[in-house]
Amino acid sequence: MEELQRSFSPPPCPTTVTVRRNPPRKARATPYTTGAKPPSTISLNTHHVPSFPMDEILSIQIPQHEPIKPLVSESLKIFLRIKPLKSFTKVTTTTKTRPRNVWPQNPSKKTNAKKSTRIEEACIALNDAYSVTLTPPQALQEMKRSKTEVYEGFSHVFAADCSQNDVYDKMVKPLLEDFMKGKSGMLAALGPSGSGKTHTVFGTPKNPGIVPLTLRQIFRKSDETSPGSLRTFYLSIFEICSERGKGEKAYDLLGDGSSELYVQQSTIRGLKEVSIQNLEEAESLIGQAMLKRATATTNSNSQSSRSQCIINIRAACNDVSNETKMQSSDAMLTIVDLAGAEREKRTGNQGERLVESNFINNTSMVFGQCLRSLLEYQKNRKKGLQKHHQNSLLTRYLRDYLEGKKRMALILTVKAGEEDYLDTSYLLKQASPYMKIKFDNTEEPCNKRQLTTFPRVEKNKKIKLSAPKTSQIEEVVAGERNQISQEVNLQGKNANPTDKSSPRLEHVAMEKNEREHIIMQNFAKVIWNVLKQYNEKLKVAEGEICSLKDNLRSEQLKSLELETELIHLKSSCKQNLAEPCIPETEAPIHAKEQFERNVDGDSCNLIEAGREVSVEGCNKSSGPSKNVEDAELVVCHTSTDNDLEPRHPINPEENVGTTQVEAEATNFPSDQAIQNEDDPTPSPDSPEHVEVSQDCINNRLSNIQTKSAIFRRFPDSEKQKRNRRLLPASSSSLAEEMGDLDVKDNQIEKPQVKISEIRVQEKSESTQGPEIEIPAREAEPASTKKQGSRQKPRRRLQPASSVLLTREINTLEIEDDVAESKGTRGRKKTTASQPRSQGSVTLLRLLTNNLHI
Ligand SMILES: Nc1ncnc2c1ncn2[C@@H]1O[C@H](COP(=O)(O)OP(=O)(O)OP(=O)(O)O)[C@@H](O)[C@H]1O
Repeated sequence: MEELQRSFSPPPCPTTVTVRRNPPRKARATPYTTGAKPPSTISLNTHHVPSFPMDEILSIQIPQHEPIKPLVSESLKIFLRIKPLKSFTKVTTTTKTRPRNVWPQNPSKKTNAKKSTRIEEACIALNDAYSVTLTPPQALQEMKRSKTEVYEGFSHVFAADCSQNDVYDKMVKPLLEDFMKGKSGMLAALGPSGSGKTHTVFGTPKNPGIVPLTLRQIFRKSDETSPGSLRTFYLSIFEICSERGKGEKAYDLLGDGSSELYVQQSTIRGLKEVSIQNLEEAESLIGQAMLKRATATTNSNSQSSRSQCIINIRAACNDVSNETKMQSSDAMLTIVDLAGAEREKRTGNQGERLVESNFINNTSMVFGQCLRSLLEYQKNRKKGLQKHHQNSLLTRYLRDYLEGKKRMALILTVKAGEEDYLDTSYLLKQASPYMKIKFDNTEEPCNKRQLTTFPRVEKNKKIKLSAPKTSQIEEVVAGERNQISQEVNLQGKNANPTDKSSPRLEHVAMEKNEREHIIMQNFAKVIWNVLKQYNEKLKVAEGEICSLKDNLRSEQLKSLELETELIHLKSSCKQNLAEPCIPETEAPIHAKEQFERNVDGDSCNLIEAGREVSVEGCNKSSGPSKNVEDAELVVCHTSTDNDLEPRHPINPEENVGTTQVEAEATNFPSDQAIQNEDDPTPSPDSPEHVEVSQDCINNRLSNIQTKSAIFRRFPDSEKQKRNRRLLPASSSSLAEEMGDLDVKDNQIEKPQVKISEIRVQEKSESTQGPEIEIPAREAEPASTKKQGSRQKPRRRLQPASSVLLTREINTLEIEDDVAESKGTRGRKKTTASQPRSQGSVTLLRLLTNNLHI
């Protein structure tokens, strides 16, 4: 035992205790870094955690998407075209000296004129297809103001003798191929005035420029592709010029009538887009636009362009049934012919031309600023791209290109003469750095922004894809498939369908894939949105279900409570009904009902009804009781069988009230209470008192039937004994309340009835006072009572005035009796509360004696 105790006893306390404050903290090594084993507690629980389903995840078949194409960064393509030098015809004349006496000869033979053609000295020399050397004029070299410079890195330099077709092949063709694949692109011509921009872009009927050649190529290609032509092309041409130097305005060069366009930020609205079916249509439209374009004669150019001209060729699918598809396949080729920068000294512009010149120079400057800022941005992206494009309508319109988002190419046109050195030098210095501008060639075919900013033909309203019909999407997909199969079949005529190496077939397959991918993507987005909506609805429904469940629970609880209450009531009723019942005690209810029926009747009827109630309700009760018990006890207003008239005036309210009081008073009298009947001062703690004060209060107003049923509990003999009821104070107050309640219920009664109510109240107040002896004259002899118990009680009607008078007298008598019998016993409240004058008392007595009531 001792050993056992020793083993459980704590170790002895050490003599010194060291408390270490702020123990040194060490970084806890993570289990991953240390490779330490996890604690054994964790390892014990791990068998509950399912293992990570790595195999399942790996076994999931991920749909094979098209491999993401690597980003191809391309440099901005800049081409240089040198305008042929001017050829001068020099006329030299040789004059011979003749003797004065010589007859004048033929004037034509007088002078020997010699015509010689002189070629202007060139400042620019072509090194190779990609570089040029710019040599300043002799005068400038001598002044050492400038030196020879080499500009290289061009995508191609077109010599002066190159043809328009060369330009098209080298510069436009690659762009057009991309355009036909659905990629947008832009081409702009830059250069000083008279350098050949318009010549390059539009050309002449003999030497068509880029636009006509492109259109030719387009229609030739579309003819080759299919007779049904897969795409439709639209042409729109507009120009931007200044309005007297105040602002920029856009004019539709293909529009009818008023061709001014509404410009809003980068959007140009109202631009007419003409569908072009063939080359002839296209060429005629181009000719129409050229005629409308603003031109003027300057020193530099006899037909100088005074505006920036923009030509848009849009390709759209022919079998487009909805906007979704159109967006995915539209492409825009934009060709811009800028007005050439002008030097005032050279052009000699004045007035309106000078204003135009300023606008042109300004636009050229902004254009250059945009490209420079793009270059700087690409060098250092932290700087951010400056918003120079906002300074000009043209640059706003071409924003996507000038921000490097879409492919574009520039062609610089220069004049090669010595006198054009400064202009050429300025342009080359400015534009050669642009060659370093890069752009990612990953542009999706024609995004939304492009569609909103670019002109378009009036189309159907956009179809919302928030709730699409599956059938529509299926139609689209089916249409796509048909189109592609048709295309493939057509290609199959020229190429072997099994030969997958055919570039055209590859292209078609790629297009098919792309379209299907986009369609499925949109479809998936739509389904996702629908699912989201359903999910939200489901959540709302769940919330409603929860609230309904709660309500149901609370209702069930309430019903349970009600059921228990009902059971309780039933049990109490059973207890009460177990005792003998008196059928005649239905009288109170009957009286009440009758009273209510007669509320609208005259007062006499009411009084009669009340008396009837009194008689019927109490005909079984015992004879009159005249014993004075206690001042606090209330006298029950019961009448004997022989009472032909009430012992005191009765009005319906009083009657009902007293009957109710009686009913309640007889509600729960226990045997003990009956036994203690002789005891005038019942203990407030007695069971009767408790029962009456609690149950009566709880049930006093609930059901009058219950009261009447309880009233039946007592046989006639008992009731006769109980003609004077001893009630505790609570019961008497309850009786008052009942009386009040009845008064309230019958507030619509006539004034006469109200007066009687007041009387009843006064009466009830008086009954609360000391014990009152019922007047002797109301009491009938016992023999009469017995006789009357067998006879049917007679009803006697009295006028209301007499009733009131009688009551007054009764009151007086009661008061007098009380005063006589009790003397100064105290506790009397009636006399104290309602003192009467000596005169009134005498008057009442006289009346009593004379009237013999
Ligand atoms: N490569 C070229 N071959 C032959 N003629 C040319 C060539 N380039 C320009 N020209 C001629 O030079 C003249 C001026 O050309 P163009 O109008 O195209 O210049 P521009 O740059 O458009 O001038 P502006 O900016 O003032 O409109 C025209 O008559 C045109 O025929």
